[in-house]
Amino acid sequence: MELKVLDVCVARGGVPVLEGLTFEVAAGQALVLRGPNGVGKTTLLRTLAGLQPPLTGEVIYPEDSGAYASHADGIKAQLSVTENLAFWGDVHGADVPDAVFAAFDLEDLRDRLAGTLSAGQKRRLGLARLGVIGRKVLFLDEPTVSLDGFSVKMFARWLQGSHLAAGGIAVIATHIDLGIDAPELELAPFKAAPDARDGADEAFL
Ligand SMILES: Nc1ncnc2c1ncn2[C@@H]1O[C@H](COP(=O)(O)OP(=O)(O)OP(=O)(O)O)[C@@H](O)[C@H]1O
Repeated sequence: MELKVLDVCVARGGVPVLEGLTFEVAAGQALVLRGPNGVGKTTLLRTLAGLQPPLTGEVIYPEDSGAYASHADGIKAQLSVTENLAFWGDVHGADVPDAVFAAFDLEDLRDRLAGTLSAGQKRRLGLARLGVIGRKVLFLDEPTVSLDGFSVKMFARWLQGSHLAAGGIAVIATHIDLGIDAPELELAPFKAAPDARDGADEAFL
């Protein structure tokens, strides 16, 4: 299994944001996306995950193997931690591996209503979903927002030791160093040339 990105151009609101992107990520490997705010990391991740079409180019990986995780945790406040994980397990036809609670430091929070968790605890629950749904190709948008140093290390350990070690793939937009062994792709050189309309607007600002 691999992820192949062939001469992809991504757009936001119909305006090209990044263009000319070509890269591959092999099974067991991660790629870290770098670039300043607004360069297009989120747009690229959403496109790779199939949530929006590329303007041009091709994104290739096995069907139904991708998952996108945004900064929004997508957790259900009225359900407990265990119920949240069971819910995602049901959606994906998977059992909740007991190891997930330890991997994301949720052991003591199993019965807590998710709505009562702290920001970092919610984030850990949101990330634990990735350990339940069994998707092989993960697109992670700033996965460590709100996490303390200990939790960042824990997540990096899960990513490297469980997900990648089992042949998974991860493309990660992050401003911090996760401490995992992964090449980085700087996106600034792939910024799309402004189209004529943008140029005209700028002239009048
Ligand atoms: N609805 C929209 N219509 C047009 N342009 C948009 C729209 N939403 C966002 N943009 C612009 O698209 C560009 C890419 O945004 P994106 O969220 O992908 O950047 P990012 O690299 O993830 O940024 P950050 O690091 O701040 O999260 C930005 O310049 C943004 O202002």
